[in-house]
Amino acid sequence: MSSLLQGVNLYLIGMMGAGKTTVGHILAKQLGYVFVDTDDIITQAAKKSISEIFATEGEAGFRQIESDVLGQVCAHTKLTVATGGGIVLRRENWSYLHHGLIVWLDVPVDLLYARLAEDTTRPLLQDADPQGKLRSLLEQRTPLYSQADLRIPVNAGETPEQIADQVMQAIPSVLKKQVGEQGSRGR
Ligand SMILES: Nc1ncnc2c1ncn2[C@@H]1O[C@H](COP(=O)(O)OP(=O)(O)O)[C@@H](O)[C@H]1O
Ligand SMILES: O=C(O)C1=C[C@@H](OP(=O)(O)O)[C@@H](O)[C@H](O)C1
Ligand SMILES: [Mg+2]
Repeated sequence: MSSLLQGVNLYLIGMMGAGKTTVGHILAKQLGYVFVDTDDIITQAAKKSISEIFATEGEAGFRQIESDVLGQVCAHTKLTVATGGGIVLRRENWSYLHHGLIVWLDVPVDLLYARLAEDTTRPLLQDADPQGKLRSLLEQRTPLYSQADLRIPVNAGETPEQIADQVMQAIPSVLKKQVGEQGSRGR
């Protein structure tokens, strides 16, 4: 399976709690790729948690570091990259993401909320109405997430392994589509 993507990076996008980090680890193993998480690279480089970066530099400061990290990451090959949920917000990030195959884990708000209700590590959810916040973020971001090469709808009860299997099974269809598009552009 390691030749499936021929070294092209796999980028996982989607909302907080979608399972990008969890499913990304499994996909990396299956693809024979190295796993990286942009949030982890950011916290290691800054020596601060995501919440501390938001508190000291604001969301704009965090987004700048996130773009810098993504720019560095995309220079490498054979990576499975779990991104932060807001990576889709900056136009420049798309030029980096499009170096690879982009997979959107599309998870309904009630499921995201069930997973993150007790979580204190996502500063954007430290809100009086976290469920409403998730809903409005998803609404704003859906047109952006929709630009992924592949959308994987996730339902309650599906395990990370099952979701990873769905991604692996769907990859050949999108690779075929890209080859077809190149063919039609050449005509
Ligand atoms: N398929 C799944 N079923 C149940 N819980 C999950 C699943 N995928 C992820 N989780 C849990 O949801 C939370 C958020 O997952 P995470 O991988 O950190 O998401 P993301 O990186 O997209 O924010 C974690 O507690 C994780 O264990
Ligand atoms: O959706 C967002 O804007 C964010 C998602 C988080 O990552 P996860 O998607 O891995 O939770 C993290 O980057 C930060 O808290 C902002
Ligand atoms: Mg994550």
